[in-house]
Amino acid sequence: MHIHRWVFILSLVFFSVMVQADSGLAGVTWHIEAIAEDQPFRQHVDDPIALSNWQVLDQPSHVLTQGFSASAYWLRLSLENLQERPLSAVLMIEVPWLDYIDVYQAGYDESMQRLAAMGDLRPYQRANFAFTFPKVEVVIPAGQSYLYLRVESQEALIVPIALVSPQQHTEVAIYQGVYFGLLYGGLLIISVYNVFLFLIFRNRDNLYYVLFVATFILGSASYNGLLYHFGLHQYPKVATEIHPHLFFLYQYVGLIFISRLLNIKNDYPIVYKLIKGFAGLLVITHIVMIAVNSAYFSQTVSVVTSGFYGLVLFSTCVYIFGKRGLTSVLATYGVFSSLIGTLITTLTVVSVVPYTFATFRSIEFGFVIDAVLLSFALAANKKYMFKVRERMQTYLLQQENLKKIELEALVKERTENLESVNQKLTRLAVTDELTQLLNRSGGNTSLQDSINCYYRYNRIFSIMMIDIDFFKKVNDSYGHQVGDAVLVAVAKIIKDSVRACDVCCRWGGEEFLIVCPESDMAGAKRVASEILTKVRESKMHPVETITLSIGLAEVKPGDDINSVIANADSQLYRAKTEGRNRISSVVESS
Ligand SMILES: Nc1nc2c(ncn2[C@@H]2O[C@H](COP(=O)(O)OP(=O)(O)OP(=O)(O)O)[C@@H](O)[C@H]2O)c(=O)[nH]1
Repeated sequence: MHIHRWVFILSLVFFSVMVQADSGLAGVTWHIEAIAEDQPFRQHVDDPIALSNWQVLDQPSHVLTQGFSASAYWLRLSLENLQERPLSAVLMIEVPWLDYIDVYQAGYDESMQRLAAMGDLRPYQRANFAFTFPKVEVVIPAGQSYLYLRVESQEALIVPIALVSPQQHTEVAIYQGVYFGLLYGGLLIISVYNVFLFLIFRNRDNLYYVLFVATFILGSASYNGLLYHFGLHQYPKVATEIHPHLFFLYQYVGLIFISRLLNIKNDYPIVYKLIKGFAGLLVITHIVMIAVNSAYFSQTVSVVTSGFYGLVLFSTCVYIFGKRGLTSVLATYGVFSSLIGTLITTLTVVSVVPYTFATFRSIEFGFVIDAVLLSFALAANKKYMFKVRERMQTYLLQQENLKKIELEALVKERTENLESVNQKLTRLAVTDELTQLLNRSGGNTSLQDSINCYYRYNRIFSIMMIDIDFFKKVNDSYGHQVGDAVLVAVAKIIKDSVRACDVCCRWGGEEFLIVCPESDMAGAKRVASEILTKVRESKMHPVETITLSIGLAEVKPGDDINSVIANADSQLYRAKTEGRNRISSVVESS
């Protein structure tokens, strides 16, 4: 993967700088031979030789590591100049934070000559810094000689010593420049890039990223003595005491940034609660640290919390690993590298891991890798969010389509229902409720159709007007219910007697109108007579006999709906007046 390749190349550059920086002084062998503990705050001890507690080291070394210590320490450097002439050299202490460093050279007569009084709690002019490291020029006599160093610091008492030629010293300065240039330059470029991204996309995560990197740069600049060098050299105490606060600031911002990046608040509420709980603990620890106001306590606490901070972030990332696509994967790798870096540096500072340029600078390597990976994670997050939004949109669109289809089905169903109701209503509007024959309005429509067909296609038709005789008596004698039953029975006989194409309607009361298409008077008469007989012979208990009077009419030219009915009506009247129970038509009557 591209990211890994770049991280690897970057690490190689750092590593080569490191190897160059550690090369020694040709012709001189030297080591820390012995150490002696001393009381702190005694700035004028001139005679280390008089100290009784010298402790000769089993393992000759170039680094003294005592962790956090309230004591001051003396170091005896044994030097052997194999050349026959004195050599000019530069002695460097490769950490910038030691408070007081006094360097003495022992003469042949055991007299002590003080070469330097350095350290970052000394006034800046006297601190004797060169490119962030305290240094002193030394002339190393031929043969065996001794240098004595007295070091004291509220920060980690780690004293990596380098003895180089003046020319090598210049090279170290260049390497150091390259190292810091790469470190801060790289981080600055990523930050500026993210500021641009913020300006374009307005995603505040980019700003939090910049803040995150900025707090690291600030912490690291303070840790590397750059703050003291370039900003706070008038205030050495502030420059020294600000480290732990910057450590805390870096942790606060880191927690916020990672929470936002992985959307922990919304997606993992329980993890968010835990992170909030840890942040609360951090704040309390920070307040306690300020209240205790002890440099040793502050240094220890800030280092310990940064370890926990790394663990909390790392376990969070492991929990979310893979759940947010590439973002969570990159974040996990990034946080892991930072955690490992911090761990190695912390262990180096507290003297568990041997001091080398690499172990000492691990925190910076780790963070650079972290920063690069997190920057990629941000980009991946943008892509991830875009994908999520796209998926959401597709889902919503599908839902919308589904709803549309459902709605269409519903509308179809409702329309069909409505149509069937309408049909029912239409049928009801033209149907007689009691007999289920057409009602008068339906009969009128049918009759009008027949008139139209007659004039258009010359299709003749006849009509019968049927009336039940003495129906009032039925009602009066047996009640309306029986009357209704008689009406229904008569209607049924009529319906059963006529052709399917004949139209039967209840014209009103006990009167029925039958339209017989394609039938002349004779045809109609046959049907009428069948109805007449059937009704008369039917048993309509409790009514003895029911008879009908029927008037017939056949359409003739010039007729309209009213005249045809009037003709049938007058024949019905005639049938009634002639004695009922008969059929009457224009031509003849029976
Ligand atoms: N049971 C019942 N009776 C009805 C209905 N519609 C009309 N009638 C009755 O039918 C009777 C019609 O009486 P009239 O007009 O005197 O006719 P009629 O008794 O048949 O005498 P003629 O027609 O002269 O033979 C009235 O008593 C109405 O109340 C109905 O839907 N049900």
